[in-house]
Amino acid sequence: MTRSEALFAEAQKYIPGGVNSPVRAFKGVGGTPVFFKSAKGAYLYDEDDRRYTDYVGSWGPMITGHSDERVLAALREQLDQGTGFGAPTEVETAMARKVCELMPSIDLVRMVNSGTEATMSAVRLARGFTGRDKIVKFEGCYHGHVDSLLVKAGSGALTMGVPNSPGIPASLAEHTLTVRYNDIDSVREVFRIHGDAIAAVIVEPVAGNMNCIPPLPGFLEGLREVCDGHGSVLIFDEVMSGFRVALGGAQAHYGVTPDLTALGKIIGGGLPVGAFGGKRAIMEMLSPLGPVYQAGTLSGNPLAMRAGLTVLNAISEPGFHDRLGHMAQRLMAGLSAAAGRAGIPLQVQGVGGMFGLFFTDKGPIAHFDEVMACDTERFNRFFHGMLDKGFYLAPSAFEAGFVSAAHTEADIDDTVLAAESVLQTLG
Ligand SMILES: Cc1ncc(COP(=O)(O)O)c(C=O)c1O
Ligand SMILES: NCC(=O)CCC(=O)O
Repeated sequence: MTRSEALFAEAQKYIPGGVNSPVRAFKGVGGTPVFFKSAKGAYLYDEDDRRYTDYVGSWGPMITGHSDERVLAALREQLDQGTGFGAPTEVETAMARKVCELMPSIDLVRMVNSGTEATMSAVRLARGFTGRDKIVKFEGCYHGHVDSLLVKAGSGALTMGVPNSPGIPASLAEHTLTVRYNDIDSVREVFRIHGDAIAAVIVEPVAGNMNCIPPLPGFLEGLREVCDGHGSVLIFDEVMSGFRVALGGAQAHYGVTPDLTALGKIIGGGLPVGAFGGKRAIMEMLSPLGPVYQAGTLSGNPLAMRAGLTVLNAISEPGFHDRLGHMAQRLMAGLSAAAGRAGIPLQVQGVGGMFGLFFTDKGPIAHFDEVMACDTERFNRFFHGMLDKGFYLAPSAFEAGFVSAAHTEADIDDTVLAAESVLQTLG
């Protein structure tokens, strides 16, 4: 028995499924989750002292690599000053200013503790601002475990086979209208019927919770136009894409401006943080300025702000995202060529530091139904083959992968080499 197996057995005695978040449980791919004890740069080290090259990055935050010395130094400094006061601190303003600078669509920003809180609060605010109840989301997009948004959801909800979770009143779910990603006609149709009742459209501008699907040309622009035409709030959920596909997020990369943006992951530098922000007129509806209530005991926690701000400063260095994109491109091109040599149909696609692997002979994947038609059984065998060789991918065919600034060309080339030998066994 490995230490991970022993630890997992013990964990299951006290924690539902042995994990504090379902995507960690290896339910989709089978087998025992790996328990980690440390990480540095591009590498994870498990409880059995095995090293893995990591393409999960704690599900996105670790864009500068694990245990970044700059982040650790900032945390140590803050530790000596106190771990939180439940009162304003200067670093919160520094963080807010930085976010507003990086994303010009954000006039005002409020910090929260997770991506879930960010999208939940953004939806509430949009409803309060418009006085409308209905929201539009896309099948296969995941916005955290918010009641209104766990309808046809992606990520773990999809992996576990529960995209519509029990526990959500039908009277609430009926206000969530679900349409097809990258299909602007389906959006226009739902607006034709319900337009005057729709508070907001929430979208992952690059979908990363049904594998990785970039927006088709015109899709995000179309959402902007439809929302403008009906007085609805356009919410970009950039919890994953923010600061990753470009410094200014997908909104900068594609040049489409949302009304509200939800942020998470990278903004916390590995600590639990989320944020939402946007147009002044909407954000001024928020308590204590306005009537829409939202709060948090630990929101803006100084440890989390220090870590997050350190990472935002690090990724603001010139050339950071060019290098990140170059590494992701090298990986994607390498995997694609390796699959070709091994005779395994594989579609590899991505944006910036974010990528997806689809076991299919179809061309670029743009829609949820095309994702569902891919060979997940082959993905699972690929996943385990890579894990055995010391490469850690997300344990589900429905998750995007991430590279970090700590990955070197040698790391990427080793990954491609390993992948080729695994792919050769998948015929
Ligand atoms: C696009 C997106 N939105 C929201 C969330 C929820 O964030 P959290 O897990 O921090 O609640 C996630 C990931 O979990 C995500 O990928
Ligand atoms: N892409 C999916 C996530 O990032 C979710 C992580 C989690 O729920 O633990």
